[in-house]
Amino acid sequence: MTGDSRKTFLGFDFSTQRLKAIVIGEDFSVLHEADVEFDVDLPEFRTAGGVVRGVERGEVIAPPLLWVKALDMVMDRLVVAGVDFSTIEAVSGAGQQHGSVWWSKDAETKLNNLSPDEFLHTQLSTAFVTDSPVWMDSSTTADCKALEEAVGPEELSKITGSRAYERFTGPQIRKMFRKRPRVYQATSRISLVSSFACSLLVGKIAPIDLSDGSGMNLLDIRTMQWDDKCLQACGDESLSTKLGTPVPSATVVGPICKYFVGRYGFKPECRVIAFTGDNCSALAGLRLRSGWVGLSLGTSDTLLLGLQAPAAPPAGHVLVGPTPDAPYMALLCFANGSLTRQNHRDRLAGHSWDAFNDLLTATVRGNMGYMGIYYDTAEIVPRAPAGRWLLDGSGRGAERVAPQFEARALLEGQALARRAHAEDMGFKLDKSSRLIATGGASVNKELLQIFADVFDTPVYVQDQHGNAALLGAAIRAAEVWSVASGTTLPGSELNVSPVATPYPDHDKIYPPMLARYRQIIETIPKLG
Ligand SMILES: Nc1ncnc2c1ncn2[C@@H]1O[C@H](COP(=O)(O)OP(=O)(O)O)[C@@H](O)[C@H]1O
Ligand SMILES: O=C(CO)[C@@H](O)[C@H](O)COP(=O)(O)O
Repeated sequence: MTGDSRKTFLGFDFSTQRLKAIVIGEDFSVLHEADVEFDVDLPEFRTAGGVVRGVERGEVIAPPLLWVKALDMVMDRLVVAGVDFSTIEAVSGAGQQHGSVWWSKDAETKLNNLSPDEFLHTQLSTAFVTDSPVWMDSSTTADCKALEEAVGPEELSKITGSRAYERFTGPQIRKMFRKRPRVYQATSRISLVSSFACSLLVGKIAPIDLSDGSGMNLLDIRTMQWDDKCLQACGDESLSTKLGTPVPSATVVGPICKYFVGRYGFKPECRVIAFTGDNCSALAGLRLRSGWVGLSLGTSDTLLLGLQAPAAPPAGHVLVGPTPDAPYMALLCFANGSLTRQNHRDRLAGHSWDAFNDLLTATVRGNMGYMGIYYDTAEIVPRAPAGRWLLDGSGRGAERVAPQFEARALLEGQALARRAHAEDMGFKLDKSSRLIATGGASVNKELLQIFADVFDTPVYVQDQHGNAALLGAAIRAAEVWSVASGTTLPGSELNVSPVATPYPDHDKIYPPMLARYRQIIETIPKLG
């Protein structure tokens, strides 16, 4: 169908467990979708939940070739779905935040010369110097301490929008510099997962965008430049060259590279827009209004809020925003989200969410006093090692508890944690507030009901798509292309619908449990 006058836009989401792709029309309607689940579709990389646990305690990595191979695979699935790539005007994408990709010295040449006749992964098999540390990695506590000592904890938060966090790219780079200097020296450029993915599309090393770049503990979120003190604390004088110059998220990085033109039939002038972090992209896709809070239920559970000005939070993060209407954003991330729920679903109810939800409905709200904290992986907020704590109504450790009480203890405990730490970070919730849920677990109404009750706030989901990071990637492609090309697109309103409202008695049940959560959390071991 070459010569077709339709204009379409392609978005990708390189998230933790899978690569997703979506094609939308000028009115933002969804035309095609495809995805690749890393554990299932690419078993040769031996990932579990999209990642590999390293030998060192807390180390979590992913092989970048997994993501490269997944891109070829998802493109082939789009072909099968009937996508006409010649109608695509622009492409953008999202990536799991903080993860770093370490390019070899000849990577840029390889990217510049990708042949459409061979798979990407065969041509890029030697383009990476090491596996990629990802956001679940908690092995850099010593580097976080050193960075805070060098810059000052409050000053670091003022400059970069965050105190030092284990998964942030700056401390991860510092660890590489310190422990594997040969890898550091052999690296020509360091990308984030988002800018690495963008590089594959443009056939050159793409710049880091300012929004995802704020998740590194290296960027001054006011001047929008790398901060020299932070760079010095994490690497040597070559670090700023390795990182390149960061760009606004609404940047056209270049035309799509010859590989995609020759292999899939893209037009050579199809533009590639800077990729950004998945949560930044979700914020762009959710179009949060004043008082609305985004609740991303992907592998991690993440709370998101648009801000008009920067801030220096004592906990959580402030990032440069992904779109002009959200110049800054607040983010609070909990590592134990969907994968932890899924592990315990498997243990308590087999492999079915329906069976797990039957357990939830077999118990009452408040769970007869049973409360649980389940960290299958080291938690980010609060910073704590993996562990599990289940208490009965009198505060005693409970063992051999019926599965239905455990199921509710897990979910109520998670929702209480989200609320307590959101309050601590200054997220204001009042009668006009709404939680807008997105991501894999946002299809689960029983789970969203618990969030509605614990937050005393109705929960909505977006009508257009259940994955705002993915939709946001395609919409950003469309909107940036529209400005760059001077073409007006019809676009469309993005609507949300209510799925759960708090029960009238929620305020008798959950405020006392919130106070109990705060007491329990003081007693558990912390990292560092
Ligand atoms: N019905 C459901 N109830 C709860 N969680 C679900 C349900 N369906 C899928 N999920 C969860 O969604 C997660 C994947 O969400 P997704 O947003 O795709 O993650 P990511 O973007 O981090 O790869 C899975 O870990 C799965 O446990
Ligand atoms: O570390 C963070 C945010 O700071 C995570 O939210 C990652 O960005 C992974 O996202 P998901 O795959 O869970 O959506």
